[in-house]
Amino acid sequence: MIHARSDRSSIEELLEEEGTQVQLSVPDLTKNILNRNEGTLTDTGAVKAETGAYTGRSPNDKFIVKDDETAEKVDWGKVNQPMQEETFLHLYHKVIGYLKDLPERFVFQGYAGADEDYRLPIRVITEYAWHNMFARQMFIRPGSEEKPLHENAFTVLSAPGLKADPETDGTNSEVFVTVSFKHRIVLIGGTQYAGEIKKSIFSVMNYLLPKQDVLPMHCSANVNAEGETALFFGLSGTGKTTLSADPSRYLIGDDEHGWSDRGVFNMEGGCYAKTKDLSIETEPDIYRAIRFGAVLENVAVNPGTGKPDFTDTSLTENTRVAYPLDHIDNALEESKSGHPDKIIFLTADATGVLPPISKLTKEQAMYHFLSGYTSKLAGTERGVTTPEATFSACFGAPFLPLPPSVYAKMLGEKIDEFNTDVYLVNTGWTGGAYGTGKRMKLSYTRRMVDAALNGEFKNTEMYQDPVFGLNIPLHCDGVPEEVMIPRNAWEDKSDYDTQAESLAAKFHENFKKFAYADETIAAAGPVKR
Ligand SMILES: Nc1ncnc2c1ncn2[C@@H]1O[C@H](COP(=O)(O)OP(=O)(O)O)[C@@H](O)[C@H]1O
Ligand SMILES: C=C(OP(=O)(O)O)C(=O)O
Ligand SMILES: [Mn+2]
Repeated sequence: MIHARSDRSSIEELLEEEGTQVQLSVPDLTKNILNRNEGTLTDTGAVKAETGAYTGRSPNDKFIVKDDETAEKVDWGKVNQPMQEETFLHLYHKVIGYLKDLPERFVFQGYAGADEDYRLPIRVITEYAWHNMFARQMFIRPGSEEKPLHENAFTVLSAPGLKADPETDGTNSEVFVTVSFKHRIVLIGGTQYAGEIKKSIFSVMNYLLPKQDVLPMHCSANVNAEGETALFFGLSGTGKTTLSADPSRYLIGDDEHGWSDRGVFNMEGGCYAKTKDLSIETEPDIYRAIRFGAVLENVAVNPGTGKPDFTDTSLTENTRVAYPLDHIDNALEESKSGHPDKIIFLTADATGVLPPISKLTKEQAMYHFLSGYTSKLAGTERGVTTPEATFSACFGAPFLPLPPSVYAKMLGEKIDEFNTDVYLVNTGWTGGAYGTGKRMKLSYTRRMVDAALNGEFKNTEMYQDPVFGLNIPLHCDGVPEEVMIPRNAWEDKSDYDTQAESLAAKFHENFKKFAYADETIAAAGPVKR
């Protein structure tokens, strides 16, 4: 067996190989993308690339190497599939060989984690220049004077053109996304979906940060002028990116944060927004972020004019743009702030029965954090084409190597200590389930979130939902009253009752796996009958 030292040396060899381009600037990366025909320039100034067959994450192809370091810690199962170290090393050598044989390869060195005490040096070595631009814009770039630390960096090797053979390579398909904590390496092959690069480092952070007493979170974050911080947890498509880009608040980040005893910090240096139906009217900040330096992924572009068409989802529902935080006017430069005093759990309820906003008790907050009820929306994961009800613990199960209890315990302690208010917001369907109802209007959700963050519900009369036990404000300025109580928004009340009872039963069924949870937390779910 080859030990860590020689693995490192072959990465070093790769770096010294002719054709290795290190730390290219955005203009130089753009030139490479165009000259190498990896993508095109759009009329916005942003480049655009297509990923071919894989336009979302491949969760079934994700592995963690099971070794002395991870064996007892990782929550093994469908999300965290074990891989033997031998299999990993075999793949590793294949990837290194593949990248070495290419005429060129691209290297980005930077960080994950804006807080200097907790940041992880990372190095991303990519087959494609456009993936390097993605990494450069999404991770934290070293300052212009700063020589990036790459000693002991976690290295991502991205070789989409290398397809695995499950028979001989020990993978599930031609795609593999596999991490070894011992070797501090992520291998990506077979897929060009850029999201794998950022989400694999997020998984790494979710493993490493709790050891340093920092809670890693799948959430966006922003802060107002008074320094009051808000977090928005939610699975893909629930609105983290959209709702955190708010002209009246400073953006900290759109997807991944850590919460230490000093407060919250962004893990990233950029955002990765969905562009489906994007318009300047409904999402002005994101729209304006699409300019030179941004990377469009699988967005249809008119070949004559170079104009992106955000309504065209012929390549995928999961069309995306990546841009650095400074493309958002009111992004907070330091990327960190104090302890949050408001937390929003976002859920895209495809059954249309959860209230558009409700205030949670501490026990309900823990219950809903562990449950992580939402729908997988079309596109972000392979094979999902219509909303699929799912329970995703901590609103981020696909990215959590450790058992949910680890993260839940940390969140519970912090909510207690800082007396954080928690709201549950349904950005999904209303007036009926997916198919008959409609997606909640974004302008209503924005208004309700604003109201919650401004403390407008302090004296508002609340109605307790008889099925879910959730406390719903009866009034929110700017939102029609009939929207607030979901049952009132449904034409057929008995239909509503059936759906609500059926969802409540799913909550109970799912919660059985949290047998260890405190009785008061277990009792904070839907009313049992
Ligand atoms: N009521 C709503 N609240 C939030 N987003 C909504 C709503 N209705 C529609 N959307 C759309 O849903 C998508 C939410 O995606 P996004 O903000 O990227 O989620 P995430 O960052 O959590 O993956 C956006 O395309 C947004 O325009
Ligand atoms: C990029 C992703 O996350 P999100 O949709 O939350 O931005 C993803 O899940 O692949
Ligand atoms: Mn997002």
